[in-house]
Order: sequence, then structure tokens, then C-alpha cells
Amino acid sequence: MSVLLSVLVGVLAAYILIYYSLFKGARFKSNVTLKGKTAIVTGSNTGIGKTTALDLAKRGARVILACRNKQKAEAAVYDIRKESGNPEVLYMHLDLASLKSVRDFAENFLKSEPRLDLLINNAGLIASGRTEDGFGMAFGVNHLGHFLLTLLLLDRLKQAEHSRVVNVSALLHRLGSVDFNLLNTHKDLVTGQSSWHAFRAYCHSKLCNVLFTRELANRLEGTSVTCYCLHPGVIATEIGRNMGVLQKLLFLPMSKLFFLDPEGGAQTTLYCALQEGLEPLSGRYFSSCALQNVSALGRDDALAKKLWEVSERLCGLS
Ligand SMILES: NC(=O)c1ccc[n+]([C@@H]2O[C@H](COP(=O)([O-])OP(=O)(O)OC[C@H]3O[C@@H](n4cnc5c(N)ncnc54)[C@H](O)[C@@H]3O)[C@@H](O)[C@H]2O)c1
Repeated sequence: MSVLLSVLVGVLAAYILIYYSLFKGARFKSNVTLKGKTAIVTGSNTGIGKTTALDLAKRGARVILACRNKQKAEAAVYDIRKESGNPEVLYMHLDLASLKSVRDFAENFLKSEPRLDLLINNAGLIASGRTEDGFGMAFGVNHLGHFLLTLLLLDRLKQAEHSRVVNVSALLHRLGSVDFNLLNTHKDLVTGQSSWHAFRAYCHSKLCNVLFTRELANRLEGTSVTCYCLHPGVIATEIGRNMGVLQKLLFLPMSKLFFLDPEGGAQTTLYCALQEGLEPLSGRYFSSCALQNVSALGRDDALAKKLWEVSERLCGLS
């Protein structure tokens, strides 16, 4: 009996140790206030984006929830206003799966909002299918939509004394690559529609986030704007909503036991957005509120430059 008890206590202690050392993650601690500043957070009706928006609202920022689902976004606006006591939390419609919607959002924003200090490109998905413009869903939403959004808002960001772009990437960028031939022929970085292909496409799109951040930093040198990308940790959110039943059965218990909550998932985003003195590290990648290395492809300047040029062409900018 006592042997069994010792084993149980041992297993429990090991679990707590592993959980806290591997999964609990770092916390961003800062009293910085954002009164008079404006932030956009894409995909902020749920998950990491919602807790990021809540934190910025608590610090006094004017926060725009850039979301595709009106009903869910308005519910999030209600929750965030109530919890933060900040009435300056607004919803503006943005569907990153439509380049027209991205342009409309930018036009509305530029017409109605005189300043922009923080652009948090947080929205993301793992999904097959195509965007309105015919691009693979992950490439179109996770990379191309945010690419166009950022470029359309860049002049407004440059008008602020110090402003930042934060791109939420993922550790899985390490499994990603960019095949420009596939992009030319299929408007996507994978062929095939299975959940395996959707997963591969997600990894590729997250590498695109890293490369975009790197090239953006080069092009922003000498301006008041800096940019960063990050892995938020392994977080229990709705990111797996498009998984098959079997995958969900495996994923859900794992996420309950080991994954961070969305508040934990927002910490590195907040660090990249608000940490003082980060400017010399513009273009770099962070995880657990600290600088981290990216994959070899993520450090490839020629690849980053080519992705930028191709993305400009695909968005009709060049
Ligand atoms: N959850 C994790 O473990 C994890 C790990 C690494 C990276 N990430 C990244 O974190 C970010 C946030 O994801 P999350 O985990 O909170 O997932 P989530 O699914 O809870 O939130 C994603 C948000 O993106 C929005 N979105 C999806 N498609 C959109 C579109 N076409 N237009 C506008 N908004 C759209 C969703 O509506 C949702 O609000 C993503 O970029 C994801 O890739 C998450």
C-alpha cells in the first residue's frame, strides 16, 4: 500500500514539475500604461488574441478587435469592456480570407482612427480550403492577409513616435518551407486537402510570418516602427476547431492536462508589444518572453526578400 502511495505521489510530483518547467511559461511583468495609444489585435474574439486585447485595454489603450464574426466579436467587446472598465474597445470587421475585406478594413480604420501604435497580427488557423481570392487557406489568412494589412497601415504606424508590429508565428515554423513554384501554379504552399496537408500548410505559413518579420525589419530601418514575431507556447484555444473527431479525442485531454491557458499564451505577444528597449532586436523571434533562434530557412534573407516580392505581386501591390 505504502509503495503504491509513494508511486502515486512521485507521479504527481513529476507531473507538477514537468507542467511548471515545460508548459507554464514565462510571465510578462510591466506596469507600462497605454493611455492615448491605439492598438489593433486581429482574431481577438477568442483565444490568445482576446486575452491580449484584454491586457492592452486594462492598460488604457484604445483597442480595435479586428475580427470576421460580428456576433462573437461584439460579445468579446462586451466582456473586455466589462472586465477592463475601458469603454474604448471597439469591433471593426476584418476577414483575412478576403483581400477586399483587408482593404475595406484598412480604409475604414484610416478614415476613423487618427493614430496607430500597435498592430498585433494574431489571427491564425489550421484549415484546408481556399480563400475568397483562391489562395490556400493557411497561406492566405496567416500570411498574405496580414502582409497586406500591415503594408496598408504602415504610413499610419510611421506617424507615431514609436510603434510596433507583432506577428504571432509558431514553433512549428521549423517544419515549414516555401516552394514558389507551387505558389505560382497552385496559389498555395501544398497540394492536397487532407488534414496532414492542412498541418503542413500551417507550418509553411508560420515560416512565412518569420520571413515577413525579418524583411519588414530591414525595410523599416531608420523609421519609428519596429517589428517582432513569436511563438506563444502550447495553448488550449480553439485553434484545433477544424480537426477530425479522432484528432480531437486525442488532443482535448492533452490540452486539459498540459497546455497553457490563453492568458499564458498572450505573455510573449505582450512582451514583444510593450517591453522597453527591444528596438535593436527588430525583426527577431521570441518565445517565453525571451529571444530565440529560428530555423535555418527563417534566417534566409534572400528567401525573405523573394517572399516579400511575391506577396506584393499576389496582393496586386507591385
Ligand atoms: N494555440 C497554440 O498552441 C498556438 C501555438 C503556436 C501559435 N499559435 C498562434 O496563435 C495565434 C492565435 O491562435 P489561438 O491559439 O488563439 O487560436 P484561436 O482559434 O482560439 O484564435 C484564432 C483567431 O483567429 C481568427 N481568425 C481565423 N480566421 C480568420 C479570418 N479569416 N479573418 C479574421 N480572423 C480570423 C479566429 O476567429 C480566432 O479569433 C495564431 O496565429 C496561431 O497560429 C497558437
